Amino acid sequence: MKQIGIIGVGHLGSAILQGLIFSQYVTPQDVFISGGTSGKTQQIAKDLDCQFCLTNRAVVEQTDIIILAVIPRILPSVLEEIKPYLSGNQMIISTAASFTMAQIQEILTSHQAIIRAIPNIPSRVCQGMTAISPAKQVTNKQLEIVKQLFMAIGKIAIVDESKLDISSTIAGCSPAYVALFIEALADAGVLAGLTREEAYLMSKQAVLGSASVLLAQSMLPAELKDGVCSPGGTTIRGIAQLEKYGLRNAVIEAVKASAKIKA
Ligand SMILES: NC(=O)C1=CN([C@@H]2O[C@H](COP(=O)(O)OP(=O)(O)OC[C@H]3O[C@@H](n4cnc5c(N)ncnc54)[C@H](O)[C@@H]3O)[C@@H](O)[C@H]2O)C=CC1
Ligand SMILES: O=C(O)[C@@H]1CCC=N1
Repeated sequence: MKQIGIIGVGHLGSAILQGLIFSQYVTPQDVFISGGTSGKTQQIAKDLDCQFCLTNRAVVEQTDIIILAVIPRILPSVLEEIKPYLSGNQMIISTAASFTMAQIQEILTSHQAIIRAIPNIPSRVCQGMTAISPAKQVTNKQLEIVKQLFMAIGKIAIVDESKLDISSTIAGCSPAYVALFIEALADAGVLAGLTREEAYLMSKQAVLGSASVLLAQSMLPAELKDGVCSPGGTTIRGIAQLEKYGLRNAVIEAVKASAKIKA
């Protein structure tokens, strides 16, 4: 069993931590976490029975796989800080969006085993989606270990780094887009008289069920949409309004903005 370190236990770091423990991929005592000046990290370690480290150095000195889950602005200083304590066979996994492999390598210079992996928040309940892009120097054995780790908390896709920004938008940012949709759906239900509780149960379960049936039956979204739209029925009237108000284009523009696509 490998020792896993997580540096930065905020929204994403804590989701990865909980997912790894929930999936039983690791025993809590094999996970070492640090959180800068955040007072919450010690409490998280206590709640989940994993190892709290006062410093990032202490995480590096006790682990084989180090997951960096700090925001991109902080990442350079964290990389500089841990660099002197890294040994050659430790794996560094950066979850930072928009912080390139070249930028990481420029700081870590000779360190070889670097992987960029962009997971998402549903990793917390082992329903994550992680896009993974390894440095060229990463061995097949190391990549396999990283794949197994993220497969424990959801699905994975190995992509070229050139596709990582768009992958991190489609899977990493989209839970926020989906949450907005669920909230809007529930608002409409409340407007029509449902209680907030009823409206959230219905909208959350409908979104979960829709994605589940698409995945389980390899169904195209259009097939599901067509199947729901009874001839002359209620759904097609709603679809016409979604098209009128530009849902599809709004989503495309949102993705372009998140992924900084200029097209
Ligand atoms: N939030 C998300 O859904 C996703 C986030 N990411 C990436 O994950 C990274 C973290 O994002 P969030 O979790 O949203 O941010 P966050 O702000 O919730 O968490 C960052 C954590 O790092 C801690 N921290 C700050 N300075 C530190 C230091 N010097 N040493 C150790 N820990 C320190 C903070 O106390 C905080 O708990 C980012 O690079 C982001 O691009 C990637 C995919 C999805
Ligand atoms: O908002 C962000 O920058 C991060 C990266 C992907 C999801 N959240």
